[in-house]
Amino acid sequence: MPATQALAEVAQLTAELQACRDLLARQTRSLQVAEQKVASTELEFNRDFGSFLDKTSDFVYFKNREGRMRFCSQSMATLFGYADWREMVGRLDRELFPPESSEVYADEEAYVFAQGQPLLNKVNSYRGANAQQGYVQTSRWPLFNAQGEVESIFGIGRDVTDNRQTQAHIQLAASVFTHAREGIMICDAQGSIVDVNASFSRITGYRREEVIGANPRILNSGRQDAAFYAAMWQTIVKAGHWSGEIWNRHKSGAVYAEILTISTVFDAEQQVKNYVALFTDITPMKEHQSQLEHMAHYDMLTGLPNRLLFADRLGQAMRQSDRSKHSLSVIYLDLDGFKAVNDTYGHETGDALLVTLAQRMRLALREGDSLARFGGDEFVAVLVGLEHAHDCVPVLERLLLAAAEPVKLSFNDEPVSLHVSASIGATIYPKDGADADLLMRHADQAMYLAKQAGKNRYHLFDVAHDTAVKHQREWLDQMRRALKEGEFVLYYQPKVDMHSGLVLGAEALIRWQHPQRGLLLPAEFLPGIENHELSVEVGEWVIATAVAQIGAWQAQHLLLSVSVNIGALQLQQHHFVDRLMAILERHPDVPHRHLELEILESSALKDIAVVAQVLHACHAREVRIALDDFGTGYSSLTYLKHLPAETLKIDQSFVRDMVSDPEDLAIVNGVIGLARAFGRQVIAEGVETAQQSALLLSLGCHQMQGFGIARPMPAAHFIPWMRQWQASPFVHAS
Ligand SMILES: Nc1nc2c(ncn2[C@@H]2O[C@H](COP(=O)(O)OP(=O)(O)OP(=O)(O)O)[C@@H](O)[C@H]2O)c(=O)[nH]1
Repeated sequence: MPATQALAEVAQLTAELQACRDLLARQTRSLQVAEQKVASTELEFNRDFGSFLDKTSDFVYFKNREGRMRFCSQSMATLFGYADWREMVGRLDRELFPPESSEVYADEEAYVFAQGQPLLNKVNSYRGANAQQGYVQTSRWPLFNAQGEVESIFGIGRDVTDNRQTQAHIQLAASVFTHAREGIMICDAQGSIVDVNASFSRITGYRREEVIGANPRILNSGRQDAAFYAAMWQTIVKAGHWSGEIWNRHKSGAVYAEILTISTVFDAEQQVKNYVALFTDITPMKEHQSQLEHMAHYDMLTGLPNRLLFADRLGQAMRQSDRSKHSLSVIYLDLDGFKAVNDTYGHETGDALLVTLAQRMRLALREGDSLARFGGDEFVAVLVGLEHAHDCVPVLERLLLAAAEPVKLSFNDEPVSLHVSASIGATIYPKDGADADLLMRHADQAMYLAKQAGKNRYHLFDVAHDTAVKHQREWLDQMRRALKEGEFVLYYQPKVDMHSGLVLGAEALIRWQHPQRGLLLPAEFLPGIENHELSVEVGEWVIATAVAQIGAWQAQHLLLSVSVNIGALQLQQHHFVDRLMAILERHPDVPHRHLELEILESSALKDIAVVAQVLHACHAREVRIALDDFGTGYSSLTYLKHLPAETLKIDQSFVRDMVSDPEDLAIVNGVIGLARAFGRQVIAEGVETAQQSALLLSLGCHQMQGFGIARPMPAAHFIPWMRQWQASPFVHAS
């Protein structure tokens, strides 16, 4: 080989060697660069991974085959109370977490190791180092070695406590929506239905699919007018909600009542998002309410209106009568002999009778009239539109017939024919200008009179009579008050012996010092209480006052006897003598004989046996008796013989006319003769003239009393009068 060729080859080899060297150098450099890159990448990775573990809020961890912690995020370490996650490295779950958690984690991780499969999105509860509870959602993956074996495990978990709570709330809301007994309807801002719950379907009859997208007006019953809905929407717009009662229509067409609340739901921009309607079917409540109302207004047995409803109807009828100028009649009806039906056939039969009669009586009325039951066997009715008061009479007669007609019922499976009748009282408005209550009471009073008059009849309330009775009642009240207030006074009219001029005593006569009407004489007020127990009280007051006066005069050395008038009713009182004695006992200084009881001859004759007994008892206690108005009562001589009266008082009617009327003179003469024959004293009352006095003296009657001698006077005037009389007796008073 030529040298040049060899040289050329060497040169080429050298060049190639150099090129190789360069390449090697370059490759070494790039390898170095690559190595440096790897080292710096690893460094970066370590730094970034460490930083990631420090920063991430997720729970990231790696565990080796034994389940020991290799790495984990700081967030996880913090949750379980480790200041640095590196403290956890190399430790098992059971050394790191509460037992209830570690067991679950171990189970789940065992699965990943065994299956070599990831386990995704498992949610477990946890209890942190500060005892805080929560939920974590974890996914775990297996990591394999070169031999394809699971070498370690990698997990990422996230705290889902907040999500869980939100979800729980959503579930709760959904469950409320589903299970609420109230119907719920959700509409969009345009008013179309977007959802309804099951109760909506139950109440309205519409399935969910039928109403989604529809307008709620499909439920309108037509019972509320457009104005109602307009007002409702106005409130919803203004206040954001509305609630009230409303009638809606069921799919079947039936109308039902509901309590409805509509609320507006706004979005974050305060725009209307939804309307939510919540409603309860209150139809059963309404039905119950109307049942209660029925019970409150109607009689259960007969179905007739009861007292409450009748009062209402009567009020209306009265107002109508005022407008129409027609009369109306209030009728009170009580069955006669009803108790006997109950007693004989039992309550049930009595009830059946009441029901039948109620129907019949209702038929006996005219249209517009009302019949009600007040309970028991009492019914009331109002008859309206009467032109004349007597227009009610045919109806009353029809009612009587309706009640009196026999009622055929069965009792113990046997047919029975029951027979009762009715007593009816009626009053006519406005002739009887009372209010509703009083009209009923007047009709009741009239019914009572119909009963008293023999039953099976009607009685019309007598307004005039009632007014008189009312006046008498008022009068009695006034007199009672007068007695209490001490408005009664006694005046004393002297009784004198016209022969000797001696003043024998006085008759006590009652006066009423009326606060408005002045001094009233007994004739003006006593008749109003005649036969009333108040007359007994007044009579006792008279006795007590007179006895006190005798005592007062006696204290002034004036021994006068005082007579008091005793009414028939007082005399018949069981305890008359006891009470008289009680009064006298209060004045032990007053001798009983200074008190004289003037008994009207007529009242002495009323119940002669009793009166005689009383008078004897008084006589036995030295109280003296005079028979007043003697000659007017046709007493038989036998009676006179048996009555222990010391004195006969000739009635002033005979005295007044005896001068001119021979018959009166004969009577006066007769009484004087009788007195003499029976050994009684005699006194003439009503002596007004000297002529009468002279005539009486000539007939042998010395004791006299009358205006001719002195008028009745207050007690305080008596002594001055006596002084004057004794100075010049027989000078007649005016
Ligand atoms: N069957 C029945 N009886 C009742 C009812 N309410 C009250 N009674 C009875 O009805 C009777 C009414 O009494 P009265 O009016 O005194 O009986 P009467 O026999 O008609 O007497 P007079 O009215 O004086 O004729 C009493 O026995 C009550 O117990 C009821 O709802 N059903």
